[in-house]
Amino acid sequence: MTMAGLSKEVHQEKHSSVQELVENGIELPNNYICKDPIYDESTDSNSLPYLDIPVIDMSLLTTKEELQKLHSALSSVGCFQVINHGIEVGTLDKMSKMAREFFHQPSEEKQKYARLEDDVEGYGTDKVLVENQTLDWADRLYLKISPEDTRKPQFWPQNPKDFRKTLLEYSSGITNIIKSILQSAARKFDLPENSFLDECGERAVMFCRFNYFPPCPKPDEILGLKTHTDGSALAILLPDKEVEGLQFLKDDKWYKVPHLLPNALLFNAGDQLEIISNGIFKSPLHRAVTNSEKERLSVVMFWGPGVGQEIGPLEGLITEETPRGFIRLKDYNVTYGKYYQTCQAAIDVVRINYEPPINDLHLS
Ligand SMILES: O=C(O)CCC(=O)C(=O)O
Ligand SMILES: [Fe+2]
Repeated sequence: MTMAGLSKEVHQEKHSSVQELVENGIELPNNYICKDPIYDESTDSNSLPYLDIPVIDMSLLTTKEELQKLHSALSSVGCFQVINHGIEVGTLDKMSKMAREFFHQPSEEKQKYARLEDDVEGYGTDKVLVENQTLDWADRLYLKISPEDTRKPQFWPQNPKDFRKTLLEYSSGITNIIKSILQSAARKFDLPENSFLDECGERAVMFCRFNYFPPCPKPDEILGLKTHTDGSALAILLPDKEVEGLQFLKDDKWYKVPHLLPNALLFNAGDQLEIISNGIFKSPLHRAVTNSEKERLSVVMFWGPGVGQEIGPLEGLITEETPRGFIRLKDYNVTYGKYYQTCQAAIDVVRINYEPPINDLHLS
C-alpha cells in the first residue's frame, strides 16, 4: 500500500451502488473479493457456532448483579443485548421498515442524497481511500444526528414520508440508553457517574448508518463488511429480524450472532470506549457476511466524543497494576477511517509506546 493512495479519494469504479451491480448483472470488479487473512480461515461461515450474547435488562441496572453483568460483558466479549430499553416496538419496526423502503426506491430517488466526494455523509458505497482497497458488499446511508446544529438536512431522505420523525424518535431513545449504560459502567468502577459521558464532551457525536446488503453471488469470497472494530465509543445495532450475517471474533474464533431476544438491541464497545476505559472494556472485531439469496439490512448508531474533544484513559482507571495504556488524543475518527480501509487496527497507533512499522501509513 502506498502513501500516495491515502491522500485523496482515489478513482471510484463507475457504478454507484452494489444493488445496481446485482440488478444489472455487471461482472464483479475484483476489489470485492476479500483478501482479509482472518476471513480465509473459516470461509464456511454457516458452520460456525453461535455467540452466547449477555442480556442486560435496563430495568435492573440499579442492581449489583446487573451492573456486574454489564461490566463482564464489556470486558470480555465487548457486546451485549439490551432489553427493556424504553424504545417502543412500533419505533423499532418503523426504523427497519423505512430503511428497507429507502433502499428499494429507484436509483434516481436515492441519488438525490448521494454522498459527495469529500463528505462522509449521504447515500453510497465505500469511500475508496487506498489503491486496491477491498470493497464491502453494502450500500449505505450515513447521517449525522448530533450535535443537532451539525446535521446536514440535504442528506435526510424526504421519502419514506416519516423518515425524519422516526429517526429522531429512535435517536432520542438511543441517547437515553447510552447515558444510562455509561453511567452504570462508571458506578461499577466507583467513579463519578458522568465520568465516561464527560470525557466525550458536551458535543458528543452520533451518526446513523443504514447498511443494505444485497444478495451476493459469491458469499464465500465476499464480505458485507470486512473485519473491523468500530471507531466510536459505542455502537448500537438494530438487526435484521429475518437474516443473520453478523459475526464477532472472541478468543481468536469467529462466532455467528444469533437472532436477538424480541425487540432487543445489540450494543458493542468501540475503540474509543476501550481507550477511555484504559483497555478494560474491549472493542470487539466483527464482520458481516453475505448471503446468496437474501438481502439483509441493519441500522447502526455510532456514538462517541465530540469533534476536537481530547480523550484518554480516565485517571481513576490508571493504577500501578493497570498503567496508562493509551495516549491522550482527539479526533480518533480521522485516524480510524484511514486504517479501516486497510484492515489495520487503528487503536494500536494510540497505544503507549507504539512503534510504527516501516511501511506504516503516514498520518498527519
Ligand atoms: O450489519 C451488521 O450486522 C453490522 C454492521 C456494522 O458492524 C457496522 O456498520 O459497523
Ligand atoms: Fe461495526
